[in-house]
Amino acid sequence: MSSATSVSSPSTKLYGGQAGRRVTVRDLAAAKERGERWPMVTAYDAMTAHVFDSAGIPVLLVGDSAAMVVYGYDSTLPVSVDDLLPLTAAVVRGSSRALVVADLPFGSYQASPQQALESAARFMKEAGAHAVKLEGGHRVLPQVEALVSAGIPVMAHLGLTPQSVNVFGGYRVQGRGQSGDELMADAKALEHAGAFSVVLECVPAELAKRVTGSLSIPTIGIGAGPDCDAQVLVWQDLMGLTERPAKFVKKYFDLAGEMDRAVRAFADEVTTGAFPTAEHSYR
Ligand SMILES: Nc1nc(=O)c2c([nH]1)NC[C@@H]1CN(c3ccc(C(=O)N[C@@H](CCC(=O)O)C(=O)O)cc3)CN21
Ligand SMILES: CC(C)C(=O)C(=O)O
Ligand SMILES: [Mg+2]
Repeated sequence: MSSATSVSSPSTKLYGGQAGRRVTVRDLAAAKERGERWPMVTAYDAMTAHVFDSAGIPVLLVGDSAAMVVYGYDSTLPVSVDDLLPLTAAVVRGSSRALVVADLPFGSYQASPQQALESAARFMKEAGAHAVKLEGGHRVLPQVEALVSAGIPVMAHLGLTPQSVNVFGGYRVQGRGQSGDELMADAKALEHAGAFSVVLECVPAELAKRVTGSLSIPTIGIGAGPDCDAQVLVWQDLMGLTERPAKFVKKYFDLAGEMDRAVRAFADEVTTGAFPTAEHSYR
């Protein structure tokens, strides 16, 4: 696409520039080499995936946050591979340019490298995902190595790993003080094991900056300050659908307010008889 036809797209090679092909993990590595930042958003269905894909978002994450924003649970722990597979398949069908990453849910990879391989293979074969993501550091290195050996790109996730909320005792900032050194060691070990990127969630900005400068793979921040290579947000948070978003969320739209206004207008027109008119009827 020429710059004349993509007026609203920033001039980066990751944004819709590669006519007709998906973004790959190699493109993301090259972006870091060029010092180019990129956005990632979550998606859980085909129509929102299509909007974000058309806008040039290079990576879509089918997060296990679906447990909370799609299924209504109060943590990410209850969802299974079977719950997330159809959402992942829908996001792949709704997109054509983005790399689609499937979040491996709680209990689908911790037991063994073999379990991780079986779960990841289902997301790739049954839903068409291009990569998987899992939470944790040294404890999941054997899983990361097994997946990478099998040809599956792995996105790692450190800091506030929500599947461990019961160990943390709530959704709290991680990596302050001494534990920052452990996080740095985990990040380096994940890179060495072959992860292609690492999400840093709710960690001090200074630590995220140090990790980003120490790794050759891209860091993707969420509540991790401005110096990561990429940033991710849950789409319902950035669009203003979430009721009590975390401090790291910037609200770019009032979707809850706009939907409230629209559905009330529809309800009023139905009760008054103003809708439908001949324009929306068949003769
Ligand atoms: N809608 C949504 N957005 C998310 O970003 C998200 C989910 N759901 N579900 C899975 C996890 C849970 N996440 C969360 C949830 C809450 C906080 C939160 O409220 N944090 C406190 C920080 C407290 C402290 O200072 O330690 C905050 O006030 O922001 C953070 C991450 C991130 N993930
Ligand atoms: C917030 C991102 C990183 C995530 O893991 C999810 O949406 O599940
Ligand atoms: Mg997740």
